[in-house]
Amino acid sequence: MTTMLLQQLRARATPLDKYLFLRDLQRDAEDQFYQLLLRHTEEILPYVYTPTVGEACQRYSHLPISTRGLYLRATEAGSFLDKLRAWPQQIIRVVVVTDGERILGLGDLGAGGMGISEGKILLYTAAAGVHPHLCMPVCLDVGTNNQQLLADPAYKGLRQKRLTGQAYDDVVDEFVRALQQWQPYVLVQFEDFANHNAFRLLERYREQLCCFNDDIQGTACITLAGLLSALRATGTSLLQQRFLFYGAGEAGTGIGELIALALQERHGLTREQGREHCFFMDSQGLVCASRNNLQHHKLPFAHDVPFQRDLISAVRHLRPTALIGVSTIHGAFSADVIQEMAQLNDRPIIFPLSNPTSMAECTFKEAFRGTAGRVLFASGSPFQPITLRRGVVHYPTQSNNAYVFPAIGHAAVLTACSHIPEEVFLLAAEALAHMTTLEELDQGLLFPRFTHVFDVSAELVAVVAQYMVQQGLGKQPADFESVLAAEQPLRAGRTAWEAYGRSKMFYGPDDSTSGPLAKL
Ligand SMILES: O=C([O-])CC(=O)C(=O)O
Ligand SMILES: [Mg+2]
Repeated sequence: MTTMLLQQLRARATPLDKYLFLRDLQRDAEDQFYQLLLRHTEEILPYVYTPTVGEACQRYSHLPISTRGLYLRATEAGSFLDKLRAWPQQIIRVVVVTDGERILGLGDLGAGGMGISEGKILLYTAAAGVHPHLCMPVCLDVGTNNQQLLADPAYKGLRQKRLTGQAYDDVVDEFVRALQQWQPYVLVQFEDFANHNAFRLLERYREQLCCFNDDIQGTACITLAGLLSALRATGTSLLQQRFLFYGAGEAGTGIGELIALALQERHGLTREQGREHCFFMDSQGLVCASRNNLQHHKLPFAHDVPFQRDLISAVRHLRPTALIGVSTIHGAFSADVIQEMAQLNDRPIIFPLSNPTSMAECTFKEAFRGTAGRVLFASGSPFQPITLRRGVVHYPTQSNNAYVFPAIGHAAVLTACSHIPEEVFLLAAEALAHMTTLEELDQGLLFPRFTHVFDVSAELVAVVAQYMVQQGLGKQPADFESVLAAEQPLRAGRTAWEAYGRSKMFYGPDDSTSGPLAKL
């Protein structure tokens, strides 16, 4: 059956056609959809997730689809609890929520942001085996500042400017309180909020709610994992690195903070000394002590170094070992920047992380050619491998938070943990970095292939769940042994589909579902 479906999928002309085909399948034959997704994750993911999901969000109101998630609209404030209670499933363990203001690198897509919640939530099942009926995509519709959408007669969201200030905070707060009242235990993943809200909301809720921000913490985790993996290839330590970030938003400073934590916890530096290994450029130039009016989240990284206006002078002056792109500026890593990195380093680390593909700071080919194949490369969106004349294949690494957030979320759910401390992201990054085989590193891969994500997740779930229990943050699940048993050597030969069936035993009787998926 899956072979036939795969053929039908491949016959669809464009990525968006494939996206629509898969959505229809999910609606009409849910179990077949998940079977396909779990058996062919690597092939299917780019159509249900990044990069195609970006286009889907942009055109959301024009697509022939009905939403799979729950909209909570600012005009319905006061009735969020009723709306949640009316949801068809009454046990929910994972919520992905966005307000649509910064969808990937595409900006404010208003109510179209629902597409990102719907896409991300699939990963909990595809990558970590959480039952789909326990997962809920949510979009807070607080208006949009996107003029094109406001002027579009087909736009399905609220036709008003975005709420700001207290009115905005009240909507988010009502959502969080209503959710907590409705569900005794739930994990909340904040996704694609704009910088000005993302940091604030994380600060407000991180200790009172089991939650994380995927763009700050998930991206930091996967990037640190990629860096630690790259250091296995260079044979150098974190202490010897200088990181230059192009872009100083939530992804960039999130990564910087996690690197600083790693240097503190593992190398004995203070947090401040750790941050001194990280330099940031924003739209005005190098973030440094002489700059005025820096945003709050950039201040810890405003070091006492001379200001540099552009990237190439910053590279020449700071001599980074790693260049990390989080700017959503296509082509920002120009040929001269890449060449400079190649001159400075035997194995330059170049990570153009911006999503979707059209926003990447450089392509894999550009980085590979510009460094004569010496680059250690990872990007947020997928690129094609390069085959050299001798038939040797070099693979680009996709450093997408999808490797880690489903497992961390799953561990949080399993242990019903009270909140998710920063150390969890460090632990998960270290564990993932060590799962890459030497053979994979040789081929350019900094992580195991995405085909193995289910095995990767099983190990990460075990590592994180164990930590939660040891720290007294969560309770030991009744069948904890089976969770730990999942921490087996990689590639034990079981398919993700079999593992998915197995993973259902992670849940107690309360969470067993009926309907077509129960038999899986
Ligand atoms: O969705 C992705 O592929 C990664 C991500 O969180 C973002 O770019 O905002
Ligand atoms: Mg995101």
